[in-house]
Amino acid sequence: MIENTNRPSLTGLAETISTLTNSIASHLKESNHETPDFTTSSAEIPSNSEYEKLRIGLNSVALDLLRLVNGPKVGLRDFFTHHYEMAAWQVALEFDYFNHVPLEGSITLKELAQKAGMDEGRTLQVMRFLATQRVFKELAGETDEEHPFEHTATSAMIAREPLLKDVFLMQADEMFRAASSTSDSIRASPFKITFEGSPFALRHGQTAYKWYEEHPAYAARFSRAMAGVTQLHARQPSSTEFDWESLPAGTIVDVAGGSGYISLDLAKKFPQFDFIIQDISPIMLGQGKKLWTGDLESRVRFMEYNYFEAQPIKDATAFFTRQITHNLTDEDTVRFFRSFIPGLEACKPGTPMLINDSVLPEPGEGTAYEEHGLRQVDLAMWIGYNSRQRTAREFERLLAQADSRLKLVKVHSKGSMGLLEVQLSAAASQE
Ligand SMILES: C[S@@+](CC[C@H](N)C(=O)[O-])C[C@H]1O[C@@H](n2cnc3c(N)ncnc32)[C@H](O)[C@@H]1O
Repeated sequence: MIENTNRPSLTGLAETISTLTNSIASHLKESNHETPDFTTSSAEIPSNSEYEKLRIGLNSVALDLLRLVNGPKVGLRDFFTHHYEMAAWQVALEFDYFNHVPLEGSITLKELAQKAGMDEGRTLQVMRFLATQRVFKELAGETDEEHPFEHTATSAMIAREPLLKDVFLMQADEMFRAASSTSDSIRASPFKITFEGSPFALRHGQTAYKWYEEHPAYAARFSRAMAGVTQLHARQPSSTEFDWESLPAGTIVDVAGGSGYISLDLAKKFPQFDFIIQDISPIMLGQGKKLWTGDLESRVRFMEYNYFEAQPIKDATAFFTRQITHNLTDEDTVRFFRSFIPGLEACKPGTPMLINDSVLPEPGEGTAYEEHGLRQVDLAMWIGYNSRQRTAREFERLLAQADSRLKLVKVHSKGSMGLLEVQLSAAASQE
């Protein structure tokens, strides 16, 4: 049990760290899983709930121990250089260092700088900084100028999984720039929260969606980044946390599904379903057409649709929407939920509307480490869209505001990819 106290003892924390580390080592051994290391051939960490629980526990305690040992001055001095660190990452990703360094062997500084199309001095600054995070490793050179570098587990992962580069560069590029306008956006509108007034809109001169529409290369990267994010999660909750087999065969409508890559995963697992991918962006839908090929092509329809308008599909087996509400202000979330009503009214009673989005814990429900991770995304939603993440109770309130017949019938899971099941009840409640 991890105690949440303001006066933990250093040795108590160290003992918990030791116990949890031993449990992790036993878990790896019992499941025949190799112990991770920093080399390019390192095993990935296991993706199962037991390991996840131990990992989260260890992080909570180990971070607290370091906070106490470092003290606030050292801790904050370190923290307030993070934007410079992000700048180093921006360069490494933008200039493609991860793919220029070969997965086998090494590359000299000169070759790397040449391939990146920039000077050796700044390339070395970036590489040496990243090496302190165990991202790339500098080897002993034959001359003082050679500076050979090789991959580590982290840098090799980015080279091997191209979508991850898109995930990280989107953060280090347009979102990093947007984040620097946060206080300015409050000064511009201290009390009224609108999508148009987000830090992103202020920094880039347009709301995120308009900006992506006008910058197709960035829109394509955004779409790939959304697909890449799923590779960072140990679980694929949309397919495992809801009993899809319980639904009758038919059509799943993925509202604002982007390229429809989540539905694609479902389509491969559940041949009884066809899919309609709705999205306002022809670019996102266009990306999807490249993904749904072969046998899958006949099971999908791509539809341009604005989710503030009445849902046109009247014979769905289920409506599904993922990573949308956390992009919307409260007011727009209510409008979004209301748009489902004509669809739900026309479909068979009990047709589920599945909201696959972050569902925050109630205060004190999880560890500070877990909540920190969720709150990081909460801030990202603010910066990008002037939006926020919500608890199940907050979702319930907005559903009721949209239509008193919209009932949250089950919280299938909470956390970064929570899953809420909503149905339209037969009559408005008398409460
Ligand atoms: C964060 S992405 C989520 C995409 C996908 N559901 C996922 O989980 O990755 C938001 C999507 O909403 C789409 N979108 C934005 N405004 C919309 C609107 N008014 N109507 C329909 N789709 C919209 C965007 O084009 C984008 O594909």
